[in-house]
Amino acid sequence: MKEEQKTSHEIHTDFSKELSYGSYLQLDKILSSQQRLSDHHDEMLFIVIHQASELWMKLILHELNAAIDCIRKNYLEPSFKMLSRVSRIQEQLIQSWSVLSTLTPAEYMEFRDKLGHSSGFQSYQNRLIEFALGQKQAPVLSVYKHDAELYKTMENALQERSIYDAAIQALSMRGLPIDDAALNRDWSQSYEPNASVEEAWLTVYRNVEQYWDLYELAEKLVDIGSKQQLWRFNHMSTVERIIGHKIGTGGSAGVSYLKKVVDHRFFPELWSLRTKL
Ligand code: HEM
Ligand SMILES: N[C@@H](CC(=O)c1ccccc1NC=O)C(=O)O
Repeated sequence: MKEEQKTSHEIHTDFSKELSYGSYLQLDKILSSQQRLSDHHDEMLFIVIHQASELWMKLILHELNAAIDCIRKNYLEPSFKMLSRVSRIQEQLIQSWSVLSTLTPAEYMEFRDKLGHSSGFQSYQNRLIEFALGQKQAPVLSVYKHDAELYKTMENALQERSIYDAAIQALSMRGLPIDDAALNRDWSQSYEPNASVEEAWLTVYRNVEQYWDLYELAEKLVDIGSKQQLWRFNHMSTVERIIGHKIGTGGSAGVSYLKKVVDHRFFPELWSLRTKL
C-alpha cells in the first residue's frame, strides 16, 4: 500500500534542537539593528537602505579580493565568475537609489539633524572597494583615527595591490612589455596612467584571438568601473533631489563635492585605448 502522503508541515515539527533558519542567519542580530533616533516613519527606510548597501558591499569585497588572488596567480578564468557577480551586485546597489528617491526633502529634514556629523564619507567598506579598484587616497583614512584597529586595517588595505595592478601583472606574465614603474610601484598611491600599459591593452584588443582571456578580463573591469561611476552619479543626483545644495553632514560642500567624485575614472588605459582602436 502507498505510504500516506505527509504535508510539509508534518515532516518536521520538532525544531527545538536543530539549526533553524533564524539562528543560521543570525536574524536576531540583523533584525534588532534598526534603531531609529527619531520617531519619524521614514527613518526606517534610511537605515535599511544603508544596512542593505553595506551587506552588498561586504559581498563585493569578498568577491573582489578573491578575484585579485586568482588574477595574481594567473588563474584568469575563475576570476571572471566572481567579477560577473560583482557587476550584478552593483546593479542591486544602483537600484537602491530608486527606493531612496521616494524620500522627500521634507521627510528627510524631519530626522537629518539627528545624524550629527555622521556621513557615508565614513563608510569603510566603500573605501575598501575603492582601494581594491585602485583609487587610493591616504587622506580619507583620517576619519578612522579614533579607532586604532580599523585605522590599521585601512592602512594595510592601502598597501595592497588593486585589481588593476594584478591585471597589469597578468599582461606582463603574458609577455607583453610593461614599464618597471607600473609593475613595481608604491601600491599605496593611486595608479598613474602609463604608456606601456595602454600599448599592452591595445595589443590585447587588436589580437583578441591570441589574448581572449585578457580581453575578457579587461571588459569585466570596464563593466565594474562604469557601474561604480553610475552608482556615484545616482547617489549625487538622489542627494541633490533630497537636500539640494546644502552642505554635507560630513563637512563637505555636498553635491558639488559628489560631482567631482563622479568624474573619477577607474582603469584609465581601458578608456583611453578606445579612441585609438
Ligand atoms: C538621504 C540620503 C543621502 C544623502 C542626503 C547623502 C548625502 C551625502 C553627502 C552630502 C555626502 C558627502 C560627504 C558629506 O559631506 O557628508 C555623502 C557621501 C557619501 N555617501 Fe551619501 N547620502 C545619502 C545616502 C547614501 C546611501 C544610501 C549610501 C549608501 C551606502 C551613501 C553612501 C555615501 C558614501 C560612500 C559617501 C562617500 C563618498 C565619497 O567620499 O566618495 N549615501 N552622502
Ligand atoms: N551626508 C548626509 C547624511 C547621510 O546621508 C548619512 C548620515 C549617516 C549615515 C549615512 C549617511 N548616508 C550617506 O552619506 C547629509 O549631509 O545629509
